[in-house]
Amino acid sequence: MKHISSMTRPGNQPQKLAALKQAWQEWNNSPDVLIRLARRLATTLSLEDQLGVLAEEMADIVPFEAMMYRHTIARQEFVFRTGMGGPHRAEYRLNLEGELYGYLELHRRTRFSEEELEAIEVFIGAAICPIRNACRFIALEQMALTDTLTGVPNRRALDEDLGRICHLADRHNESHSLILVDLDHFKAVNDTHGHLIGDQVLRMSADGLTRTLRNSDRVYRFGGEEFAVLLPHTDAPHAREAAERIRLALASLALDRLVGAPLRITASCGVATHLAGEGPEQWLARADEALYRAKQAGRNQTRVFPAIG
Ligand SMILES: Nc1nc2c(ncn2[C@@H]2O[C@H](COP(=O)(O)OP(=O)(O)OP(=O)(O)O)[C@@H](O)[C@H]2O)c(=O)[nH]1
Repeated sequence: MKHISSMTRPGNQPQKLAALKQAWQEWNNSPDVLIRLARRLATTLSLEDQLGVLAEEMADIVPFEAMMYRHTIARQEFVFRTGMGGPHRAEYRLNLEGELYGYLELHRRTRFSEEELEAIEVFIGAAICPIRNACRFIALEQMALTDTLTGVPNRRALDEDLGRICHLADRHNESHSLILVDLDHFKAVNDTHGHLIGDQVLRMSADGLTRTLRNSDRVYRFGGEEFAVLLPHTDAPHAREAAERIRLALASLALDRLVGAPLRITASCGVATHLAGEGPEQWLARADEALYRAKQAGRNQTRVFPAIG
């Protein structure tokens, strides 16, 4: 713990305590718009909530028809929009200490006056630090859910999504499918060509998987040389087709250039479609069982866990 005795200064403690209490009350009840804005922004790290607060407080002083914010955070597009646009626009690049924290636009039917433009800049100046913190928080969250080697979502992201999808599947009585994809004899790739080439193969496999699937499908690195694919609104026959496409895509990856010699990989796939009332662990276990059967049957093939029996 930090030693703070050097920070204690002599003085009238009761008066200081009373002043602090009063400052706290003033801070909490201040009619000053900037103090209120700072106080409200400090209560949340959600970028969406912060932009909502900024829009609300700003609209009170500089009315506008629409506010739009966009920023790419950890390779993902974040867009916030409130209201419908007008022909006049005030656009700002949100910069702090040389870093970009997004673009903010205000739209209105009538022109903004100079005073209004100055006021908008004051609001942005007051909000920029909390917005930076919220952007960093999103980036950190994103990092915690991303596999560093391949850049696809990791096992933690899969666990979160499986929980959500199980809930949705039961609520709306919909079909959702899961494929586990395991590269065959991957140890041999490492043993023959080295771990770094193995890493490259894993990266190219993740890219190949992602390119093969629809935008609504999601690829995860499940661990080691195993990937998982979540297919929303997909029944077992369509999931089997997707698994077969995945197998063909992986088998046709142009890996020769990595080693300057012929190099091909194959994969085994296990498919399971969510059953009513089933939790993430049971669903995963069934996909794993189907994968095990594909491996046992000789690899380079797909097995679907039967829905009945
Ligand atoms: N290069 C690299 N290799 C990894 C990584 N994670 C796991 N592996 C390797 O993946 C291999 C998995 O080996 P096994 O579990 O025996 O499986 P396999 O050789 O693919 O055989 P089957 O799955 O039975 O077809 C091991 O050699 C691990 O070292 C990684 O991040 N990078």
